[in-house]
Amino acid sequence: MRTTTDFQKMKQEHDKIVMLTAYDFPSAKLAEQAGVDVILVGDSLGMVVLGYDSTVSVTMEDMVHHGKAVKRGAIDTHIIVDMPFMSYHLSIKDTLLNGTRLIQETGANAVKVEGADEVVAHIKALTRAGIPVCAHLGLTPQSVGVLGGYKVQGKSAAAANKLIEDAKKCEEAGAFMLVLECVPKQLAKAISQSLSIPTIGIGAGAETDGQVLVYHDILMYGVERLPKFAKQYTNLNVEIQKGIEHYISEVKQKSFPSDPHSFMMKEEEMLGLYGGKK
Ligand SMILES: Nc1nc(=O)c2c([nH]1)NC[C@@H]1CN(c3ccc(C(=O)N[C@@H](CCC(=O)O)C(=O)O)cc3)CN21
Ligand SMILES: CC(C)C(=O)C(=O)O
Ligand SMILES: [Mg+2]
Repeated sequence: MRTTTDFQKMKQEHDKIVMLTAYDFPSAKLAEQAGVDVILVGDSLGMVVLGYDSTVSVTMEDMVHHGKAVKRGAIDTHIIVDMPFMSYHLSIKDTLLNGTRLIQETGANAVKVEGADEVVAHIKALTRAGIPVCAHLGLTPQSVGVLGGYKVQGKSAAAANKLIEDAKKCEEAGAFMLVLECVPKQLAKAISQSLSIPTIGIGAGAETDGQVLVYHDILMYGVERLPKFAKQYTNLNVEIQKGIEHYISEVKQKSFPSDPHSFMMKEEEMLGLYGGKK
């Protein structure tokens, strides 16, 4: 299992960190078997697994429930769990209690929080208390209402400079890693060069220290359209649809279940069926 210091070393050695989300036992097991460096139990589960139209509806209970399943499927992989909407804003005490629940109840290694500004103090408190924190800047989906949609962030020089300052504050507060979502590639490069902690990009170009994408997006699994930054590596929608339709047609045509999928009674036992009368 990789540690926070291993990720630091990977940045120094230009060994790209590959992160993938996972939300349950099978996705975690397959991600671990394929060899991802780190699994993110993203609150994107609210959208791709639970069917909400944003991540704002996701609760601590949801994250604990899915986090536990992921850990059971990937006991040897570094796991980061997203702290959900409003679980790290009310007070430092609430943040520490929620961070503790995510780590203790799921067995995950670290938590992730979105934003800088008021959140920086919470990153510091969690880290001081022994909970590793991954920061997340740029497009922060839990603020979709304030941002006015899922839009690229840091496009102007002023917005870019603010993001560079925010990134430095997250590092100074103790974050061990930083996710950069939907920012121009030049900005992601500048931030990656000015920090000593690794950056993980999603819609941030090729010059971050690592990459993250959503499980269901790379596999085209249950999602209909992909964000511009995501890439489809296979199409499970097609395979799953085909499989289910084949099952339906075989049952309807009475070709399934056939004998190889049935249980048999021995001939002599058959003679005793209905008390020997037939
Ligand atoms: N399936 C999925 N994949 C994700 O990457 C993802 C989620 N869900 N849910 C949580 C957040 C929301 N994310 C999103 C969702 C949509 C766009 C999007 O459509 N962006 C536009 C760019 C808009 C612009 O030009 O400013 C795009 O065309 O990609 C971006 C990030 C990323 N996360
Ligand atoms: C897209 C990644 C970075 C995330 O936060 C999530 O999956 O929830
Ligand atoms: Mg998230």
